[in-house]
Amino acid sequence: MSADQSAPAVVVDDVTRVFSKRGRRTVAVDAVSFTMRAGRDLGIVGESGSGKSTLARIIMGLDQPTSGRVLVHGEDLSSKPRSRAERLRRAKLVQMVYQDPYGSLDPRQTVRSCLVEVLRLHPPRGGNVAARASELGDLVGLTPAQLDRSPVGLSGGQRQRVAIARALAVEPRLIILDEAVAALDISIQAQILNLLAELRDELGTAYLLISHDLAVVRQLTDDVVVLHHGRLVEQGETGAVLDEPAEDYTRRLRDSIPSRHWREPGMLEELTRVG
Ligand SMILES: Nc1ncnc2c1ncn2[C@@H]1O[C@H](COP(=O)(O)OP(=O)(O)OP(=O)(O)O)[C@@H](O)[C@H]1O
Repeated sequence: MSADQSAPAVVVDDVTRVFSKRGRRTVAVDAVSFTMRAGRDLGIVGESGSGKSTLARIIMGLDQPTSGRVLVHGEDLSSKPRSRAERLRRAKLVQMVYQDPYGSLDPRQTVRSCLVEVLRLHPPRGGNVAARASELGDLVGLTPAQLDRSPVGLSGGQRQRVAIARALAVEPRLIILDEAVAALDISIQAQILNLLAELRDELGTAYLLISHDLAVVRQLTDDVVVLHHGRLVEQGETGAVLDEPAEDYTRRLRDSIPSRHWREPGMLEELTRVG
């Protein structure tokens, strides 16, 4: 089945994920349903253990729901891809950027060769892999010298730029950002958030942002889904949900934002300048 251009970006339909370990049963995601509309960025928020990462892994096709199903651009990714071609095609639907890209970056490889490897699997338009690798570096603000280093020689923020460039190399329709800026200093967080917003405007890639930080979610998303103990407790437009939460849980979550000052207009720009 090919991706349906008019389908919503993501449909999560009555998804439950139960983990059973040594007689202990955890319902990580509990009958969750929502739709991420095409052309809108979505945040999934909730405190630690609310099921955000489990849901992200299910949407990515890295984990299977116990019941229910997920469609990404009209495709069910829960079954194993049957061929290399299918795996490559699915990669173009959705990519993921994690909190700490360290584990997923090979320290024996330069950043450039990592990008070239991805581009060989997903040839860019025009076919010039080397030129596109340089272009991607440029796009995410890495210098040519940084591209020729191992990720070990880069800072946390620079490594996150590499992870973003690698995801973009595939030209996916959707990027899942799982706490992608959480480990970074606040000024570097601001730079990466600004970069993500710029790239979205330039390339049209949609983001599904997993975060416990509502200020980050406010910055980057149009709509939000609030999870509590694996259940969906509230959803709607991000601004409306955060300004006028219908649920006490969302209000408590909002009021515990550590970086409250980010809400003030101009604060991000100021942080970026300082950083
Ligand atoms: N592989 C697993 N085996 C057993 N339990 C798991 C597994 N993965 C997650 N869980 C449990 O499922 C629940 C939801 O975890 P999940 O990581 O999805 O939450 P989260 O909202 O992403 O949390 P955090 O913000 O801390 O990453 C937790 O109680 C967690 O302990």
